[in-house]
Amino acid sequence: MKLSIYPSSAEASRKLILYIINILNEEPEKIFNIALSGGQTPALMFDIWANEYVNVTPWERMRIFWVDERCVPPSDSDSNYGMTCSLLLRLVPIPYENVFRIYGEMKSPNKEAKRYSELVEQLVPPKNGFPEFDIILLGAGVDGHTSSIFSGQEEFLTSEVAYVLTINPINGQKRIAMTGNVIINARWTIFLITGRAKAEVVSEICNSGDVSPAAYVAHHAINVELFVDELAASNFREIE
Ligand SMILES: O=C1O[C@H](COP(=O)(O)O)[C@@H](O)[C@H](O)[C@H]1O
Repeated sequence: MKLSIYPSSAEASRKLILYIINILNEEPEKIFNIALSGGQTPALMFDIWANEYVNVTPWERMRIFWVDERCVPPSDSDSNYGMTCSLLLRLVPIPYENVFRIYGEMKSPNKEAKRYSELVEQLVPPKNGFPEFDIILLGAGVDGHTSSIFSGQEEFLTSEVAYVLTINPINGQKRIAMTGNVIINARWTIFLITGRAKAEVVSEICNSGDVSPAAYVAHHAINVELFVDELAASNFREIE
């Protein structure tokens, strides 16, 4: 596990964008399968990407998937797709056919989890028995959840299917979530974690065992990197 600490969330975002662009440039013929997370943390990164790096990103070689989605329509402020679309995708020249969203508004989220699992299995080549994304961008909640796998839902970390229906235990919201075996199988599994509220989560990831889904993923992923800002790293530094 590699940890990189930056002075601010904007700097962590910029370094991560450049890191991803560099990965893409290393294989100039390749189409990259990239899964994005939602929530608040990547919003700044998406905004910066659309405004500062639009002309240096090979958009046509990116196929965009989602790590997780809340079961709401895209117009809802909770929609991970809606947020990504308004801050990034509608502002950059990514081909429409390269964007594969999870339909959070479907009446049967179970069926949608199955449909999306099958779609991903068709489009993303397998390795080790699971789809192998090139890049998976993750966040972590203050409670240590990642994707939409919360503490108490550890069975989804080792599920055999790519996506499952989960429930946010705090508010009962249904979610569709990429499962642990797929997350840890990516060529690059990258966490972006910023803000003081996440200091304990970062400390747990770096200094404890598999005490949360985020910690489990960070400890078991084939190739994992953490991009964090100084606030999120504050507890970790104290321990050092
Ligand atoms: O609910 C979610 O939470 C995590 C973390 O989100 P944040 O708002 O604390 O940054 C996120 O990674 C996930 O995609 C999202 O659905």
